[in-house]
Amino acid sequence: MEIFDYDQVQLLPRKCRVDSRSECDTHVTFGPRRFRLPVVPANMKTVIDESIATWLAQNGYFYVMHRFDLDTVAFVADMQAKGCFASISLGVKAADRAAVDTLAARRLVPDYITIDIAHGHADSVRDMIGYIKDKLPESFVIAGNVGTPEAVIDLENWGADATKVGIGPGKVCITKLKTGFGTGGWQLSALKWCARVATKPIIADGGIRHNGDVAKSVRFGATMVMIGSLFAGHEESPGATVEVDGQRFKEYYGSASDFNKGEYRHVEGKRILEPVKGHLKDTLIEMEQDLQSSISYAGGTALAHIRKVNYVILGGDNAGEHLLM
Ligand SMILES: NC(=O)C1=CN([C@@H]2O[C@H](COP(=O)(O)OP(=O)(O)OC[C@H]3O[C@@H](n4cnc5c(N)ncnc54)[C@H](OP(=O)(O)O)[C@@H]3O)[C@@H](O)[C@H]2O)C=CC1
Ligand SMILES: Nc1nc2c(ncn2[C@@H]2O[C@H](COP(=O)(O)O)[C@@H](O)[C@H]2O)c(=O)[nH]1
Repeated sequence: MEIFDYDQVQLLPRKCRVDSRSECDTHVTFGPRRFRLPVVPANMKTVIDESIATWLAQNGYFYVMHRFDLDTVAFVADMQAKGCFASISLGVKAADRAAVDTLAARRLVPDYITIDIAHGHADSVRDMIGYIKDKLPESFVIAGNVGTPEAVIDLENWGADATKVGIGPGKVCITKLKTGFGTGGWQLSALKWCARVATKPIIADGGIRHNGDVAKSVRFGATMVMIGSLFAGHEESPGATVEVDGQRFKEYYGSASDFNKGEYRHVEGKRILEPVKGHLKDTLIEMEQDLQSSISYAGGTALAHIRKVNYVILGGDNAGEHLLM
């Protein structure tokens, strides 16, 4: 099996088919809706809040609200009252099942529900998928996180409509160091491995450091790409602002960090400072433009054309050219 990560892969261009990159379409259909980009800010407290969720929904982008210190039922009611789609996260505990009960009783049907726990290949996730499918059958259920083909197959068989792949590649993740497990350092090839068996969409989650990594994720099988650090550190980001030597930063911390948990127990995340980098809308526009360029280099006009390009792996034992014959 080939092992590689984002920085070891380069995609190979094909003859251009457009006169302008504006002809390249970055839209993606994910579940019941179509979005401007195959990119979603991570469901983390320092990345998204209700105001960002509303802006994303109103401007044609996918979002997943986080599930920490939040009244999820009120969030769904608020979003739907504003005419926006509702996309929430849940865990697998009694309180999460109670939220499903309340949503069902009040006929508040989220468009998307992401079951998001650290080790998503678990009976608790199987049971939660079943619980949601029973009480809120119209919701599109995303389940994770996982990092192997067996896990993707199980989650799909248990009823998940999409899976989220990535154990430990995140910028504020310390799972690899604390446990010795995960896809940190080889997330892109783990994605490729999982996508080979997937029959439903995959969200590639974590490890994106440059806009070009979005195209690489699509090439290796992602329908959607979840990003934390590149979206943290905007003027609108919910993390606290910290000034160091006259430069402004926003805090970005892991959902399994003591900063998020409020206690030092089973900590698998850390806190860092991201330099403040302007407004979220400008980052999204630049991502769209860069992805339009990626599509043009793929010799295509739509995201699907990126899936067909050849690639090279730079350096190391797996180095070589990979041609689609
Ligand atoms: N993508 C990634 O690499 C990782 C992401 N995270 C993120 O951190 C957040 C918190 O995650 P999490 O701690 O799972 O959420 P919760 O604290 O809600 O825990 C969910 C449930 O899963 C159990 N659990 C958690 N980890 C394991 C494990 N390794 N083995 C068996 N059971 C487990 C917990 O029990 P108990 O705590 O008693 O074990 C609890 O019952 C999530 O948003 C998650 O996505 C966290 C770590 C890695
Ligand atoms: N191992 C951990 N992973 C975490 C934690 N909090 C979030 N995450 C994951 O990271 C990605 C974002 O990655 P990035 O490279 O884009 O910054 C996020 O979507 C989660 O899957 C954590 O505490 N520990």
